[in-house]
Amino acid sequence: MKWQVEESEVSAVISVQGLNKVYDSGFQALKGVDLEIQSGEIFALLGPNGAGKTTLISIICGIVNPTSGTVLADGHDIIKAYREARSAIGLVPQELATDSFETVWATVSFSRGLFGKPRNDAHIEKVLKSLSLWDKKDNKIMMLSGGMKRRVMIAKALSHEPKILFLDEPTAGVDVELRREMWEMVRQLREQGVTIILTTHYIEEAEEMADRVGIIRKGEIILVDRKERLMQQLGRKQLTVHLAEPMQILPAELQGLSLELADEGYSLVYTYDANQESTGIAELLRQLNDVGIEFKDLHSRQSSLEDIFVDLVHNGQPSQLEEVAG
Ligand SMILES: Nc1ncnc2c1ncn2[C@@H]1O[C@H](COP(=O)(O)OP(=O)(O)OP(=O)(O)O)[C@@H](O)[C@H]1O
Repeated sequence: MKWQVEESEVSAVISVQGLNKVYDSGFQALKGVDLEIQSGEIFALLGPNGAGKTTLISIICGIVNPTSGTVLADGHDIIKAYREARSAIGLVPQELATDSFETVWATVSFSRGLFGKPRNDAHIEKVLKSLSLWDKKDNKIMMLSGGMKRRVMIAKALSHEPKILFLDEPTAGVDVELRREMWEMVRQLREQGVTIILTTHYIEEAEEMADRVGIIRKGEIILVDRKERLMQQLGRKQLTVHLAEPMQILPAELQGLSLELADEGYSLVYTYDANQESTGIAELLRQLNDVGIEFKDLHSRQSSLEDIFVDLVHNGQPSQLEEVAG
């Protein structure tokens, strides 16, 4: 039905299909990537170094040519309708341009002009204020702190009122305080209706911010899912049993269980699948009792996105993952 087609067109603000990239060196950096980014979401693209994150972003933003495949940004083909597609996108690249003698105001206004947009001082003022740069508007960029330079890069990317903002490693090498500040800024942008795609290898960043997570490995998207669902479906739980007396080795009776000694023998860590009907905890506690092991406390924790990511990237096979993600 037609209205359904239109609805999906409206909700996918970026649509990538069958995207391949072979660099001149012959290296294939992207292998048949399919990806849809929904309007208004924060999407985190996670992957180890060299996985193809920057290549993917650069193609969508028109900086690198694809070898084959199609990309629509805000409904515009990035090659056939380059200008329209590009003007829907703001890009904050990995590298900071730090050597500018220009003022903050001049740099950000100039960026807007590059997209052929008419001058709009009120918009530039709004952007600078929302990024807490207003009182620095007459300062030269080279005189600003690293954190402020990063904000200037974001202001430049927002100068032409894009619907979509790409942040390539937005918090690489920044301190914890500044990272939190950046996250807050990104959330505010989303509230203003901007769709945000960020690449990161800080899992914490994706865990904190993303609505959906895509995992890329060796040029292939191996998984895309809602963050909560991913954590729920692929997550395992760990139960830590704090022992009354330390233990040197596991008694023979307990060796068949997925148990590990930790904390210099003061803790037993039991790993289980939270989705299984039977977790095995009751059985574990019964066995501890039978063997005469006393414990002081029990404590359980859900595996983090980091545990899941490490598992997927280093051990996971796409076929298994599809099954799990099903
Ligand atoms: N111009 C190029 N010519 C040849 N190979 C390239 C070129 N640019 C990137 N590559 C290779 O393509 C692969 C993907 O690189 P890309 O920069 O997209 O990865 P990434 O996931 O962004 O990595 P990082 O997290 O380190 O930024 C890497 O193996 C890289 O060496």
